[in-house]
Amino acid sequence: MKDVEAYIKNILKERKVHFTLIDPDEQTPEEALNIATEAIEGGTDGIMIGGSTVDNVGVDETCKILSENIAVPIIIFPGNTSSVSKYADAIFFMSYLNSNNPYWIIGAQALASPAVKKSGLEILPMGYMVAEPGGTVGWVGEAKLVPRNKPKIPAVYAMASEFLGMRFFYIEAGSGADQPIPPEMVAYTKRATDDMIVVVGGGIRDAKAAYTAAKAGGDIIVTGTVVEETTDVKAKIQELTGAIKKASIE
Ligand SMILES: CC(C)=CCC/C(C)=C/CC/C(C)=C/CC/C(C)=C/COP(=O)(O)OP(=O)(O)O
Ligand SMILES: O=P(O)(O)OC[C@@H](O)CO
Ligand SMILES: [Mg+2]
Repeated sequence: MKDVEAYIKNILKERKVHFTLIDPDEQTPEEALNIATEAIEGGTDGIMIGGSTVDNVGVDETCKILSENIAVPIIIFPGNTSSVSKYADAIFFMSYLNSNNPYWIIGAQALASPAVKKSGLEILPMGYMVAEPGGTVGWVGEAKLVPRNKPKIPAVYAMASEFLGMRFFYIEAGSGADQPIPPEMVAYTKRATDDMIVVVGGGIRDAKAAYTAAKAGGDIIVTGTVVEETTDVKAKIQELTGAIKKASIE
């Protein structure tokens, strides 16, 4: 799909967005296609491909089979420089703002840039911030995790990101987190920025959590682990997208 950013903004005129994250480490490309197909039937708006310990062959093969079979955007959620595939539509080109290691803030991005350019992927420039508990991505990214009771910290980083020209800001609790991002944190971030598309993910498993994140001001709600844990992907995604739609219209 061309112009994924316009696709997202167009949906946001009416309602909040749901993306399904597929971790290529967890299943074969064929299984990933089955999950994506059911998630789309359940109302998801796009498929994110990525993982914190991911291998590039898995990313590429998964993006390829999806690109041949699905109509919603495929967006790379990169775990490192190797997570680039010409078969995806776009990449969250993200800077890990609260990492203690400059590699994750700007080093990986610089090293990946030639391959990203060659791939032709649409760039979605993003500030990425990880709050407690943080999970694997907190550990891998050497993060100074945002305390859960300090909602103003991501808000000011989001403001700075907007001033630097980023158009997306992801507040992450860590994949599989036992608690999602607190709603106050989402609300402060949304209110602190003008046009930033606020993405919320990590530990969102049910309608209540999805509703809370959207209602608090999240523009894109991401769920990943929950599709790995359920046998009925379509029903689970319907539960989540239904809650997000409800939060959007109220
Ligand atoms: C822009 C480019 C090419 C690279 C940027 C690279 C950066 C900054 C990466 C951030 C650090 C990182 C490891 C992010 C991974 C985020 C992610 C895909 C999380 C979900 O991963 P899972 O694999 O589901 O987590 P678990 O392993 O805990 O299940
Ligand atoms: O796997 P879950 O907990 O849904 O988290 C999704 C995403 O925020 C991880 O980067
Ligand atoms: Mg995972």
